[in-house]
Amino acid sequence: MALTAVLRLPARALLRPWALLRGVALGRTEAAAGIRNGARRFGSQHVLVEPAAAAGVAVMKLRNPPVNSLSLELLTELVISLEKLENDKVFRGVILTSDCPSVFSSGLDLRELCGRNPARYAEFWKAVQEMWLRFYLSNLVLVAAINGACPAGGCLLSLTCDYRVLADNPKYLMGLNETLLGIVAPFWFKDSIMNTIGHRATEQALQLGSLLPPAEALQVGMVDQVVPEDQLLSTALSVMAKWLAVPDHARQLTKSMIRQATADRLLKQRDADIQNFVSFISKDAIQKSLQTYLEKLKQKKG
Ligand SMILES: CCCCCCCCCCCCC/C=C/C(=O)SCCNC(=O)CCNC(=O)[C@H](O)C(C)(C)COP(=O)(O)OP(=O)(O)OC[C@H]1O[C@@H](n2cnc3c(N)ncnc32)[C@H](O)[C@@H]1OP(=O)(O)O
Repeated sequence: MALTAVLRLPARALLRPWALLRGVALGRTEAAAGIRNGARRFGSQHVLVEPAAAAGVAVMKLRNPPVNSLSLELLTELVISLEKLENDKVFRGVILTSDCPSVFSSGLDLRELCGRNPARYAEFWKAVQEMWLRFYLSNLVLVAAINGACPAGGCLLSLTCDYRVLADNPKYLMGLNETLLGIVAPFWFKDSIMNTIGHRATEQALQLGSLLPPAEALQVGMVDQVVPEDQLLSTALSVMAKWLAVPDHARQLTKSMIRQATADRLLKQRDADIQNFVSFISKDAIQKSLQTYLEKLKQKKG
């Protein structure tokens, strides 16, 4: 089934994504392995979800090699996977991490931002909004175990989580670097980081497009903990245990009380935000900037 067909499915189908994932994206081998092991494990092409050793906790791994760029497909699968976990009473918390070596996520897929038509830009941006809204407002406890570079949209995804643990590696830079690409982070990207690191630090980080190494990311509050790489998952599990010790209903209502107003700012103007994006990204000067950036990335190796 094509992705566009998945997106056109009625809401009730999306509320039962087990079937959807089985039918659409679950690899046969993985499905067989899941049944054979009796484990509540599922996967789609770009997202692998497996139960953690701790009860009630799932590990969600992004796997869109080489760098987990957030394509329309990956964004859609992330939302479906989260919704599936939310609808499964067994799970109370999710550890979000990467299956790609040394990159958590390289951010929005630049190929989605270049050379496409307005309808496709609109569809893509709606999926970016949806990912942010669903993850930001999730009832589950979300802990990001950041095991690689985390620029731009990758950083945004981690900022939707309740807690961020970053592996201590100088190559694992993190931040919203949009200005360095000649583009502007939308207001809800800005809100996400400002709610996390505060007003003054955001003024600097966002205007400069800073990509911070672990010690600086910790100092500014972009992450909550930096740990040796081999302790990343165990730390994320310890953090999760602490959060899950709190009664769900009280924690969920508190989370919603803190986050809903930020989400509402986007919810009230989703269509206008899509139109802004489409008109901004379609400008010749912006397209030129992005093409140049993408070329530089490709030439970096040579
Ligand atoms: C008045 C105000 C109006 C405001 C209106 C606002 C409207 C909205 C405006 C638009 C907002 C857009 C917001 C955008 C958010 C984003 O997320 S943009 C993406 C930004 N991402 C980056 O800058 C990261 C780029 N990548 C890297 O820095 C590195 O790749 C890495 C992640 C550090 C990994 O390095 P390394 O392991 O060395 O891998 P590479 O060799 O660099 O890459 C491997 C291949 O992957 C390709 N690639 C990398 N990143 C991306 C990507 N994001 N998208 C697509 N492809 C990517 C890279 O080119 C390599 O390709 P090949 O050479 O073909 O192998």
